[in-house]
Formats: sequence, structure tokens, C-alpha cells
Amino acid sequence: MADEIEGLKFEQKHGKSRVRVGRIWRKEDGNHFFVEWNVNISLLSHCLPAYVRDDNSDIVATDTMKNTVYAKAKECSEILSVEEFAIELGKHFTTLYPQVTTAIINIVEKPWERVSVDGQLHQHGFKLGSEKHTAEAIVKKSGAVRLTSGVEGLAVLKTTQSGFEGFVRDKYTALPETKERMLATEVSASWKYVFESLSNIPMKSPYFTEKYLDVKKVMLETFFGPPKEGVYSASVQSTLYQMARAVLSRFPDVASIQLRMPNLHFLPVNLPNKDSPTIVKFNDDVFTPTDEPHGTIEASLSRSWSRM
Ligand SMILES: O=c1[nH]c(=O)c2[nH]c(=O)[nH]c2[nH]1
Repeated sequence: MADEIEGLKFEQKHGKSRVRVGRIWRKEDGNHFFVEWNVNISLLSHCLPAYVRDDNSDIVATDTMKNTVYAKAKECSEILSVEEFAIELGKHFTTLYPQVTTAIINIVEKPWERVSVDGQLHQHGFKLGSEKHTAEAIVKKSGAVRLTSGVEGLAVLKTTQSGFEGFVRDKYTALPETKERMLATEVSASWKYVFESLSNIPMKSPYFTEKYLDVKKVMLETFFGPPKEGVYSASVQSTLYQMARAVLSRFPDVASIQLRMPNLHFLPVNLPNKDSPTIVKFNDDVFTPTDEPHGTIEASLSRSWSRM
């Protein structure tokens, strides 16, 4: 919200962060479904008097926002995706309160996965997985929406089919060129959907959950290549671009994608010994894994300039 006060531009928003909620859905066949969400709410609203005149009469209390998360989770009698829950909350805040013009809802889902016991899916047992599914819904009172999904902490590694050559060499360059190295990263990606209003968002579960799994699958297939021969990576930059390109070409309802891929280095181990035979001579086999310092490669790819 931008306002003018005494000739100055004033912008404000308020919300509740890190509202954690767990929800079980019990099916008649005995299967339980479970999600754990960490919800962040930010409201753009007309409440200037609270800042400048000690008048809180337009303030939606952040405590009320927190309670709303639990109330809405209770109301959702059918299992729904994290994207749908974000949209439900956004709709609620922008329709119930006249002063709220925009709701920004960010949710991170904790990766609880159903376990298998004796080769059989367990009805009510879950274990924690690794990467996290994220969603952001920006909902306006007009019904305009921007919906973004993402993945955080998708750690991947390949032991060959990666090199790095032809980069700038100057008096500070020590890195040798190579056609053979390990490639390890922890992918964070977020992709915006093309849907621009509440009325054209597909709200039939599990649409966005399936989309999340499919986008992740395409990114991983592009990173690794076919199971036997793999695919050569000339740099993290090149692999990142190919992953982004693959997502946009496979999913027409994705408008843009942003990727962050740290280059988590595996340093060759060489232990010379000047008096006797070398202790360890590197032969693409023994490494020191490091996560700091690490390279940071990030980029976004969009179907049109106007959407950026
Ligand atoms: O794939 C890479 N991209 C870089 O920009 C870079 N820089 C570096 O030192 N190693 C690498 N590897």
C-alpha cells in the first residue's frame, strides 16, 4: 500500500509469519493423509490511521490471521494442495475485509512421505523426506491472482559427465580446466503459472500437486540425462538453462521459472610426501566435499518480457 503523508511516500503491509499447522484427512478405507504447512501471511490494507494517529480501527489483528489458518484448515474437509490452501486464504482475507486490497500468502510444506512396511504402503505412517514444496498466492480484491509454486533443497549429484573449460584466465586464476568432475547442487526453483484470475485457476485437486511432481521430474531428467550414458554438462549455467527451458517447453501453463543452483564443490585430494612415495594421488576418486565457499548460479526464464 502506498500513501502520501506530509508530502512523503509511505508503504506498509502487515501479517503473521511462521504459522505452523498440521492437518489429517481420514478416508473410509482406513488411509490417513497428512500435511504440515508453515504459513506466512502479508496483507496490503488501508490502515494508515494506525501508523499516524494511533487509531487501530482498521487493523486486522495478526493474531486473527493466525487463527484463520487453523479455522480454514478445519473447514477444508477434503484433501487439498498447498497452492489451493494459499488461494483459499488469499480469497478469505480479500473478500471478508473491505480495507484489505491484496493478500500475499506463502506456504512451505514439510516433506512428510507415506512409509512402506513389508513392501506395503502404510495407512498412517509417515517419514520426513528431503526437498520442500512451496507455494505463493498473491490475491487481489479484484480477483486477480499470481500463483507461484516451487521446490527448495532438491539436492542432486552426478559423479561424471560434467566439465568446465574455456573460462576467463588471468593472474588470479588457479582452477584447471577439466572435462571430468563431479557436479553437485541443491536446486531451488520457483515457477509462476499463467493463470491471472481466480476464475481460471484449476481448483480440482490434485492438479497442482501433480504439476509439482511433473516439473520436478522434468528438471531431474534434464539434470541427469538417460540412465546409462547421462548427459554432458559444460557448466552449471548450461545445465540450469536446459532445466528451465525443458520446464517451459513441457508445461504450457508455466509462464516463467526461476532457478538457483549453488555449485557445491568436491575438491580433488592430493597428498604429496616429499620424503617418501605420495600418500594420495588424485585419480578422479577421492574428494573433499565442501559446501562453503560455493559457487552461486541463478537465472530466470520467462515466456514474455511483460510478465517479469
Ligand atoms: O559450472 C561452473 N560454473 C562456474 O561459473 C564456475 N566457476 C568455477 O570456479 N567453477 C565453475 N563451474
